[in-house]
Amino acid sequence: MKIAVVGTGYVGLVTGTCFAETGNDVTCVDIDKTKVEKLSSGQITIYEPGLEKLFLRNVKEERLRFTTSLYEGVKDAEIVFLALPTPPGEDGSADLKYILGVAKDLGELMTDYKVIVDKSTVPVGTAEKVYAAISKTYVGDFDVVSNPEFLREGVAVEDFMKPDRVVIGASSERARKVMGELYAPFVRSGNPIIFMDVRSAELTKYAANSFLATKISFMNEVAQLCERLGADVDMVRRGIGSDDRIGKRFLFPGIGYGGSCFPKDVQALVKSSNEVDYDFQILNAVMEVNKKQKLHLLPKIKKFFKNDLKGKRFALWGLAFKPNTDDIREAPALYIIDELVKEGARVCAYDPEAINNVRNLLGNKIEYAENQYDCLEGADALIIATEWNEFRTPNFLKIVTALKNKVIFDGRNLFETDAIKELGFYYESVGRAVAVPATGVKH
Ligand SMILES: NC(=O)c1ccc[n+]([C@@H]2O[C@H](COP(=O)([O-])OP(=O)(O)OC[C@H]3O[C@@H](n4cnc5c(N)ncnc54)[C@H](O)[C@@H]3O)[C@@H](O)[C@H]2O)c1
Ligand SMILES: O=c1ccn([C@@H]2O[C@H](COP(=O)(O)OP(=O)(O)O[C@H]3O[C@H](CO)[C@@H](O)[C@H](O)[C@H]3O)[C@@H](O)[C@H]2O)c(=O)[nH]1
Repeated sequence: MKIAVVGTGYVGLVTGTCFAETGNDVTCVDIDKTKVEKLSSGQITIYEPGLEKLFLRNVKEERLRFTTSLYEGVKDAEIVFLALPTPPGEDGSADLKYILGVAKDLGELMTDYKVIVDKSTVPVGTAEKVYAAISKTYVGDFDVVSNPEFLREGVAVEDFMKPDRVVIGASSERARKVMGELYAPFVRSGNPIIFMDVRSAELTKYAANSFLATKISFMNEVAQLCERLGADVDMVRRGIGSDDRIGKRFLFPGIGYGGSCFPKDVQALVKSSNEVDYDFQILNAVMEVNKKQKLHLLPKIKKFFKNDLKGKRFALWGLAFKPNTDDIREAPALYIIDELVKEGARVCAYDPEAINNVRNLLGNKIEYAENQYDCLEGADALIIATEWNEFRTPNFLKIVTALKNKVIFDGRNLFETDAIKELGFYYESVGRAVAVPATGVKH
């Protein structure tokens, strides 16, 4: 099939590449000239495990190309995916200006039947608005379909190639048939393509993200309770997660959910609810809990240093909002940095992939290290904000040698508390007992 993907960011590039991988002819469109030039010259623009290999193969096979011209991209396409940003507007609702702007342009360009697919996360009723925007200038036959994307960054290729399910909201048999054929290679193991009406598909995406965010905030509140009651959240997590009805996944407490999706999507669903006079009470609490949780380590750090962080030096491991990505949108690490710097502390950070993005955002507000051990040099404590695998079994001897104090504040519960205490560290994590070494701690 001939496919256009409009918007070549995290979702668009993965979508375009994976459809090319299954033999389709894909043109990705983006307004960012530099991005298109880079991609056209065979350079990948995001870090996503497994993507580069597929990207290079399909560019070489000429099944995947890039352009800044919407006309060039869509002129021969049977299916046009919109993978455009839907950032929060001033009031928290999803801003549809990118989607509706491109829809209007499509109306002016289209000359034959196409299936227009909302891949972006969009509020209920958006497909109808896209249909209306195109219809203003194009009078021929076309369909608008909702096909929300459920991929997670860091495992995006795997999620896209082997989805748990594909949701397709379509009102015409013709569009359902086209979409069913397109996705057939991705569901060969038997996972379902779930066809439904357009509005239900649009809501499914927000409901899925909001439910997952609720699970995380719930566990973060259980962690708060554990700290106060002397229980261990890892034990409680395993105790409840082994019940199939609850499930093991998305129960990890930490320093709050971040990223480009959960924060904005929970907020947008609350806003959509308000617009139809419904107060989605649980989600208001989910957002409130998450706001506090992002700074969960701060009072612990301040208390340890007797409320005086001026001139203190902190090593920070992890800047990306989660491991295996370079994405720093709504990353908890950024909130922690902001607070530490406000208090007069200095921060030296290391992340395997996200340093360039943070440097572009923060410049020399903080220092950056070449590797995880360099940033420990002379630091008063180590803070862990992202659970990259390489942080899980570090060389503790190097940590001890470089750090000024053997003190770790861990927002991702990477280490066993007893083991780390044995190594002589003072160690605070989330929802577990504070580990104080028998020898006490100097600072
Ligand atoms: N990132 C994820 O993990 C993820 C997963 C599922 C769904 N989503 C949803 O998918 C959508 C896209 O998210 P993303 O993370 O890929 O965003 P992104 O910001 O990484 O990419 C969007 C791209 O669209 C381009 N763009 C903007 N205006 C354009 C225009 N008029 N014409 C062509 N290109 C244009 C931008 O230059 C950018 O490259 C959002 O609605 C998001 O909520 C994201
Ligand atoms: O047990 C957990 C699981 C996740 N997180 C945090 O939750 C956030 C989101 O993680 P994850 O869902 O793995 O990453 P995303 O790439 O943001 O993916 C989510 O958002 C995407 C965009 O809508 C959806 O497509 C995915 O299905 C949905 O999982 C991150 O900050 C994680 O650290 C936790 O704190 N505890």
